[in-house]
Amino acid sequence: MDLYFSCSLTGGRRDQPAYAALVAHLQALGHCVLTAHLASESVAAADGGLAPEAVFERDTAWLRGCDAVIAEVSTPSHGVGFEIAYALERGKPVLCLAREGVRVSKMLTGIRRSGFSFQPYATLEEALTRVGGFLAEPGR
Ligand SMILES: O=c1[nH]c(=O)n([C@H]2C[C@H](O)[C@@H](COP(=O)(O)O)O2)cc1CO
Repeated sequence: MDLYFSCSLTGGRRDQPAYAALVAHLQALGHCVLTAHLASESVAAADGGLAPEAVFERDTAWLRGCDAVIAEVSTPSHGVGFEIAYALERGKPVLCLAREGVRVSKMLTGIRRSGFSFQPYATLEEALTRVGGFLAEPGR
């Protein structure tokens, strides 16, 4: 599948190790992660130094073309919130993952739409298992 992985950049990089593990797992399963660069350890590599307009046009085109979105939402991010809404309005399946115990906006935890799933995880292994379940039935 062509997957859009969404995670915080400007919002903060505290959860970067989890982003890297998730992207590596998706790629090991044989999926194409359109936004794999976002998991890079260096913010410069993740951001790529593009102009804002170029980022917006590229990322919205990827969101329109992808098969599903996987968002790590433990660190609040304007961009991630926007991407989730943009994908949902276009009928894309969306999985939101968050570390257990972090506070997440009710604008995410309150979504009740088919194809949308919000799932807390206690360990990285649990997050990877949840990804597997989502990808087995992305439209559920
Ligand atoms: O340089 C960028 N490249 C890029 O692709 N994004 C997208 C992808 C991420 O899923 C999301 C992160 O948003 P934010 O920067 O507000 O945390 O926005 C965001 C930026 C910087 O805002």
